[in-house]
Amino acid sequence: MRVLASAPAKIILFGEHSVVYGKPAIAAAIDLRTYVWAGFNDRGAIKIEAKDIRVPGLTVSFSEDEIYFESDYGKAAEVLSYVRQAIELVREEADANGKGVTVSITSQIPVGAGLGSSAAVAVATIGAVSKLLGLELTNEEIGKLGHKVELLVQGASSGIDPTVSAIGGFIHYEKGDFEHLPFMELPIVVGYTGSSGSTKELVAMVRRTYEEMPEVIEPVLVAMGKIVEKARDVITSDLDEELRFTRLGRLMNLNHGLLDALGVSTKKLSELVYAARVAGAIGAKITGAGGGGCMYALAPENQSEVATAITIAGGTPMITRISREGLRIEEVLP
Ligand SMILES: Nc1ncnc2c1ncn2[C@@H]1O[C@H](COP(=O)(O)OP(=O)(O)O)[C@@H](O)[C@H]1O
Ligand SMILES: C[C@@](O)(CCOP(=O)(O)O)CC(=O)O
Ligand SMILES: [Mg+2]
Repeated sequence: MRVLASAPAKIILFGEHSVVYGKPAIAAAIDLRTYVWAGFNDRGAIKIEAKDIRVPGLTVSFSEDEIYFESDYGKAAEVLSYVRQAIELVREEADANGKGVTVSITSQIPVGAGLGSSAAVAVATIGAVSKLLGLELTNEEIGKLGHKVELLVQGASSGIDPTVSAIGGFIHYEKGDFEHLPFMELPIVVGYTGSSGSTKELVAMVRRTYEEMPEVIEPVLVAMGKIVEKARDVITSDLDEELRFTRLGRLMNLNHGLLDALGVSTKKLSELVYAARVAGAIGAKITGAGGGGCMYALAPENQSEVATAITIAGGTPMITRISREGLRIEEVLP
């Protein structure tokens, strides 16, 4: 038997980092996906084929569909840890610890770019392997297991990424609870700096700053939480669209300033943010952990001008759509 599952990337519209401290956040699944095939092997082993993962410093080569890591084993093991933990967790849940499982991954999501590639690969792996092992899990339960995987690998995780990747759509999230927000088409442009940041390291860096001066950082996190609640009020209000976007844009700019204050922006990220604003975006901010990766801009009137400005500033623009669908079982072969 073989199973193919897929799970989407996400953007965090408001509240990254502060969400790790129990504050609320708003996120949406987007139309880039990670695909995972799962099947059995008779060696009792976990075998992972990560066909197109591109991680700086990791050299890989291919032969007859198999992947070999040419750099040190430690680096390869670290890169594949989300997938390995996901498989181990499902094998435990299914009481199938010695069962040989092979997964093969292809992904459209840039890695370490703030678009939740770690959550998508964990959720798609859990989806495919749980189906293979005959476990009946809801997408919500799979999101919770994805959160466990992120906690095991990163040491800290709010769970928002695996939740939105598993259930899809547009959500408000707080301490493990989520609520779907009314679906709206968002005229956004994502700008990719081309460099990556490790969520594990950025979350740890913010934690160190917090521990060094909690009396300074706590109010910043509280303000971020308040921005999210204001944004939710605006999204669910009956204000006309123009006013809603104007208010959301202002809240995005505030949120970006506070993320910058936490130290998770980079020169390139800030350049893309300012380039987008100058080209007419009504709001622009980092999305995800930062340290490289992506920003997004809200540009109802001028998406293509903003995309051009991002290109001129040295980034790669992506015009994405919100994905209503989360985890999907694509195919089951006998
Ligand atoms: N296609 C993939 N195959 C295997 N592992 C992946 C894949 N995509 C992402 N990952 C894992 O997720 C890590 C990146 O996660 P993270 O630092 O949270 O950044 P982000 O989630 O923003 O992309 C990678 O280093 C790797 O361990
Ligand atoms: C920084 C954080 O808020 C989001 C991280 O997202 P990403 O891995 O950069 O896509 C961490 C978390 O919520 O667990
Ligand atoms: Mg991640």
